[in-house]
Amino acid sequence: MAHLSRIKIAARLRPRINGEIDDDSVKVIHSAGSSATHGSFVSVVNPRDTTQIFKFPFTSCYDQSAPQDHIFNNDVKPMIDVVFQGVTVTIFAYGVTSSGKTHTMQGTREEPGIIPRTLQSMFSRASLSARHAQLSMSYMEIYKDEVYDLLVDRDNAPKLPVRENEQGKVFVANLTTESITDFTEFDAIYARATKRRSVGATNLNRASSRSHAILSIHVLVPDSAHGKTLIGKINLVDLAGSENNKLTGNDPSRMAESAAINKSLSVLGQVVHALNLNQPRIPYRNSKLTRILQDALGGSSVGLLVCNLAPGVKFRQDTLNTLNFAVRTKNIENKPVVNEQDDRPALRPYKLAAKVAPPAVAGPSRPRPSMVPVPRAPRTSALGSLAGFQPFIAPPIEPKIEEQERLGGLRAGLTEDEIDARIAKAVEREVARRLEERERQREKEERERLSHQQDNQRTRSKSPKKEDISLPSGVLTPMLKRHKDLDDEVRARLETIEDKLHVIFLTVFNASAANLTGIIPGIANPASTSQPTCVHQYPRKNSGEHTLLLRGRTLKRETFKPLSTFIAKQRLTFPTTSS
Ligand SMILES: Nc1ncnc2c1ncn2[C@@H]1O[C@H](COP(=O)(O)OP(=O)(O)OP(=O)(O)O)[C@@H](O)[C@H]1O
Repeated sequence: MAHLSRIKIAARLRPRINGEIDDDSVKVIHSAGSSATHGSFVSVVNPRDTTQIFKFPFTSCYDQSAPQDHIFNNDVKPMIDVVFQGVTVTIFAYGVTSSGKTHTMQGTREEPGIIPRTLQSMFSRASLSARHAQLSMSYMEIYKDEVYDLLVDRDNAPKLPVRENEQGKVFVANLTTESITDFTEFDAIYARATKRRSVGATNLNRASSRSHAILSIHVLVPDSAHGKTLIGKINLVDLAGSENNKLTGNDPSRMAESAAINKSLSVLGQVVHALNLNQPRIPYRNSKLTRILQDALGGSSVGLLVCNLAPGVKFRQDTLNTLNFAVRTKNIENKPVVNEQDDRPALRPYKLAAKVAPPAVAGPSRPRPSMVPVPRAPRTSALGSLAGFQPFIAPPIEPKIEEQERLGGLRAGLTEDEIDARIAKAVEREVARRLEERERQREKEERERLSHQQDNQRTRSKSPKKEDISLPSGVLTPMLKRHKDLDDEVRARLETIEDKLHVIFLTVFNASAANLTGIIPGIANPASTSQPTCVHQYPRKNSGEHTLLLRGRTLKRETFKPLSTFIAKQRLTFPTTSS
């Protein structure tokens, strides 16, 4: 079973900038003997009661003096090991505008942030490894809920669609991926791409990011000893700042951007909330941001959320919002998996049909399949514990029959018994699948039939009232006759029953079927060649009436009009059979 991994939270309080007034409303406290990663917490003075303090303990808390390398070494570096084991890691910076997200992720030339340090570390790891890991990158931004490729010129950048593959993994279609061989190459591409990112000045931050930026570094680590390649990925996400329009002084066009930013962040909050409550429906689809980050939120990746905080009473409410979001996020549980691709050569299709219907005369030996390498589907397996990361590789999932055929058949090196067992299993599964499919189809047809029937009844009950409540006297079913005030729906139902059974109830005075046959010309359906027969007759108490149940293939209520008219006119009186 996959191990659960909670999203790790790091809080970072930035120093004062541009003559901001500092006060004690937000502080990072390291209790005696504690470090950033142990026993520290963020304290915020309660805005409603300044004698109270809210405490927010997180895995890591960094104060204003914390250098960039401190954060990287404590929280990010251990995750790079995980990426090289074939796991997806997502690190995202969250916080209000100007709280230091870009500084933390990107940093400056003098103080490089998480992104450049991660790349340097990955390249040095790749070059040290004898396994020749290959790195590549993609970089996108989400601006006003549309996705753009930052690796192509903005003029040519179309809006990219977000799709889902057969395994339910969400991806951005047509996003460029460039291979990168060293840090210098990465840095040149990244610098060019970052210039394309949508930024604009607000009162709080002259270079405010107006979009969410997601940089993904993919790594392929061949493992020839086991005939596979591990597929790792790290997503480095610099979210746009959650905005307080009173503080940012946005003009109308900025307000529209701001609304889109706030909406996607609010959906992010809703997703986190729904995950916390274990709700059956998580609103990932309500914004592109959450859709793309789906795997990092309750999915199969490992996550780190860096909460950036701005100091001072001016930002206190935003700080509390950010910290409350972090508290909810830290309860989210992911189930990390190892992504890998099987590189072992597969075989040409083994004649499955021959196995399903074995040859009449079994020969002493069967033909050995020839070895022809074909591409294999990537697979995932459950991740073991993250601490001391020992991935557990689940046994390969057996492909379906069609898949086996597509992949080129059964694997080399299997004994005949193993091949037999696999074929038997595959056939068994296929039969079960078809039975299930048939059952589903049957249920579907039944549902359609019922709904069709209900529609019919609704239509009938809505159709204008037939003049004939006044159906010719004696041709109404006993119920209809007894209850003249029957509502349309019951009437319609009775008529449906009559139609279906090819029967009609005929009420006559003082007469039975035997008396009527041959005496009343209309007993035979005048419009039909088939004679209706009387299948039952019910003498009615103390009334002299008989109700006859007539049955005939082409029986129609209208065709009895002449008969009923005849009866009505003649006021016939016959002896009843019972008398
Ligand atoms: N830890 C830090 N040390 C020194 N300066 C910092 C630190 N954090 C942030 N700053 C400075 O604060 C300012 C705002 O930071 P930054 O641009 O990173 O904020 P942001 O959260 O990314 O804002 P936005 O959401 O508007 O993009 C910048 O001038 C940055 O250099």
